[in-house]
Amino acid sequence: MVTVRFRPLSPREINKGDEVAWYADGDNMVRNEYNPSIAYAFDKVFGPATTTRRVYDVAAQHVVSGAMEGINGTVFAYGVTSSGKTHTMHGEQKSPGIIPLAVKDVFSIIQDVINDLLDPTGQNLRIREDAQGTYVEGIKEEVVLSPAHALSLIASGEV
Ligand SMILES: Nc1ncnc2c1ncn2[C@@H]1O[C@H](COP(=O)(O)OP(=O)(O)OP(=O)(O)O)[C@@H](O)[C@H]1O
Repeated sequence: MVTVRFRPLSPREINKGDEVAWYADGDNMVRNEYNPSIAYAFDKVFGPATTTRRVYDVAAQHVVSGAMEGINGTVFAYGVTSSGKTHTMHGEQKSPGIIPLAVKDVFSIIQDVINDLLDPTGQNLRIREDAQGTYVEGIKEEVVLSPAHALSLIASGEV
């Protein structure tokens, strides 16, 4: 997914009389102010009023949740100097960037309570790691012998 984020003109740029040369035309287009026939399409274009939270939700959250399910992913910012890469990725206390938002998200996923659906006494189980890999401590495991057996176990877990 390739997105574009416009930042607002800074007070210094406004004082200098700088003008906006490219603008967000709808959700997917970047258009030239001086020659409107020049336009480029992207998966998503964020205008200057967009919050970093919104950029995260649209452009990064699915990469983070995918990573938690084992799908490799990368989020990176690319742009000229002062275009807003640090503001977007790192942010500040009052407007945290994609990196702190992702870290928080990962921990909120990890801190979900795990209850064993096959054994009602298995509540709030812990995720552990050993040389064999990651496992849930104390979880009930069943060997399935047929598709019907697997489906009946899934059904019993849904009760
Ligand atoms: N969306 C935004 N809203 C308000 N201010 C912004 C926004 N994006 C960037 N800024 C401000 O614009 C200035 C430049 O942004 P930033 O430092 O993030 O750019 P950069 O791409 O990381 O630059 P460099 O490549 O030089 O490190 C900063 O003062 C930043 O706070």
